Amino acid sequence: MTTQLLTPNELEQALRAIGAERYHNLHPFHRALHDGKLNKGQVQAWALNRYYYQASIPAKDASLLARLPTAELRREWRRRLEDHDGTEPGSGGVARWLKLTDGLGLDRAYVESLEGLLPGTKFAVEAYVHFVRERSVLEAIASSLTELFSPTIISERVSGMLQNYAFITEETLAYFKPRLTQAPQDSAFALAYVKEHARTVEQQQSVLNALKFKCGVLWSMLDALDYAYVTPARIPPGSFRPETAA
Ligand SMILES: O=C(O)c1cc(C(=O)O)c2c(n1)C(=O)C(=O)c1cc(C(=O)O)[nH]c1-2
Repeated sequence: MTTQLLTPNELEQALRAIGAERYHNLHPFHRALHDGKLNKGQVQAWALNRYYYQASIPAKDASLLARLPTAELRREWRRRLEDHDGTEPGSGGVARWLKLTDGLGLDRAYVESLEGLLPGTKFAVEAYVHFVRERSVLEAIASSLTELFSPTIISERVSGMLQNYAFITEETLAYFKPRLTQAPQDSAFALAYVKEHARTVEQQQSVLNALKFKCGVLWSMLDALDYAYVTPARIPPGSFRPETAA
C-alpha cells in the first residue's frame, strides 16, 4: 500500500515492478506453450479462448472512447479500435486472430460463436470489460498498461512456437507482428497519461490496483486453460474438446 505521494518516475517504477512480478509471461501455461510442451489440441484451446479476449478489446476500447473528454484523447483511443477492428472487413487484429484459429484447423463459425469457451475465460474477459466501463477514466487507461510488458512475451511466444510446433507457420502467427509496434505506441501513451494524471496518493493507488487487477485477468485466463486442458484434463461440460492430441 502506497502511503506517500510518488513522483511520476517512482510511479512508473512501481508499475513496472507489478509487471515483473505478476505478468502472465510467468504463468506455467505460457511457458509450456512457447517451450513446445503442448499438443495441437491444447494450442487450439488456447487460441479459441484467447479469441474472446481479442474480440472484446475493441468493445472495451469503444466504451472508454465514449467517456474521453478531449479530441486528442479520443483520436489516440480511436486508433486502437482501428487496429483491432480494421478499417474494412477482413482487416485488423481480430481478423488476423481468426487466421490463427483457421491455421490451427478450428472451424471459424465455432470460434466466433464462443460456444466452446471456458467459463473461466468468459468471467475474466467480462470482468475486464466491466472494469473499464465502470471505473474512472484514469483506472481504465491504467488497466491497459499490461501492454508495457507484451512485446517481450509476444517475441518469446512467436519464436518459441515457430521453433517447437510443426503445425505453426509465420502466416498463422501474423497476428503478433504488428502488435510489436502497436503495443509500445499504445502503452507509451497510456503510461504518460497515468504519470501526468495520477496526482494524489489515492489516484496513484487506484492506478497500481488497476494494473494488478488486469494482471489477474490475464493470469486467470491461463489458469482456466491449465486446469481444463493440462493433465489431468478437467474440461468443463460444454467447453471445447480437442479431437486430436497430436
Ligand atoms: O499476447 C499477449 O500476451 C497480449 C497481452 C496483452 C495485454 O498484456 O493485455 C494484450 C495483447 N496481447 C494484445 O494482443 C492486445 O491487443 C491487447 C490489448 C490490450 C488492452 O488491454 O487494451 N492488451 C493486449
